[in-house]
Amino acid sequence: AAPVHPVAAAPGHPAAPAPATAHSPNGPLRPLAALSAGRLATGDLVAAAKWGTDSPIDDPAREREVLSTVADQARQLGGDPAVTVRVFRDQIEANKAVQRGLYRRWDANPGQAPTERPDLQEVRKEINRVNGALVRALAGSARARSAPSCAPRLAAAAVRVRQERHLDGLHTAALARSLRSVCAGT
Ligand SMILES: C=C(O[C@@H]1C=C(C(=O)O)C=C[C@H]1O)C(=O)O
Repeated sequence: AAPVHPVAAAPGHPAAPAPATAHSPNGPLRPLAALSAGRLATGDLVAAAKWGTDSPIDDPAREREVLSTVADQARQLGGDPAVTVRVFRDQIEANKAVQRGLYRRWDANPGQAPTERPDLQEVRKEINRVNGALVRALAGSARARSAPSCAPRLAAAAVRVRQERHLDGLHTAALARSLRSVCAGT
C-alpha cells in the first residue's frame, strides 16, 4: 500500500479541535473550508485506489456508514445531526465529483493516470479522521452558520483556501459543491 499523501494526511490537523474563532481570519467558517478541502484531497487518493479495479466510485453502503457515524458524532457533541448529514451529503457528492473528474482526465490522458494504488481502507481511515474534525467544526459554528454574514464569509474562506492550496478548477468547483449547505437557509 502506498503511504497516504501528506496533503491528505494533514488537512489542518483534523484530529485537533477546530481552532477558536478569535484565531481564524474568517471565524469558525475558515476551518470548515479548510477541512472540506482536506477531505476533497482524499478524493484523489480514493480515485487512485479505485482506478483500474472493480471498486465503483459510488459506494452507497460506505456512504450510509459515513452518514450514520457523523450523525451519531453530532449528537454526542450537542450538534445538529440533520444539518450534519445534509452537509455530509454535499461532502460526499463533491468527493465523487473529484473522482469522476480525475477518471475523465486519466481516460483522456493515460500518461497522467496513477502508477501506484493506495490502500482504500487506509485512505478511508484518513477520511474518518477528517469527518470527525468536520463534525466538530460544524457543531462549533452554529452561530456563524446561521448569521446573515455566513455566505460571504464562507465564500471568502473558500477563496483563501483555494489560493493556499493552489486548487485547480476541478477541486475549486468541488470545494464550492462541498460547502453548499453550510450556511443555514442556503
Ligand atoms: C470516498 C469514497 O467514494 C465515494 C464517496 C464517499 C465519501 O465521500 O465519503 C463514500 C463512498 C463513495 O460513494 C469511498 O469509496 O470511500
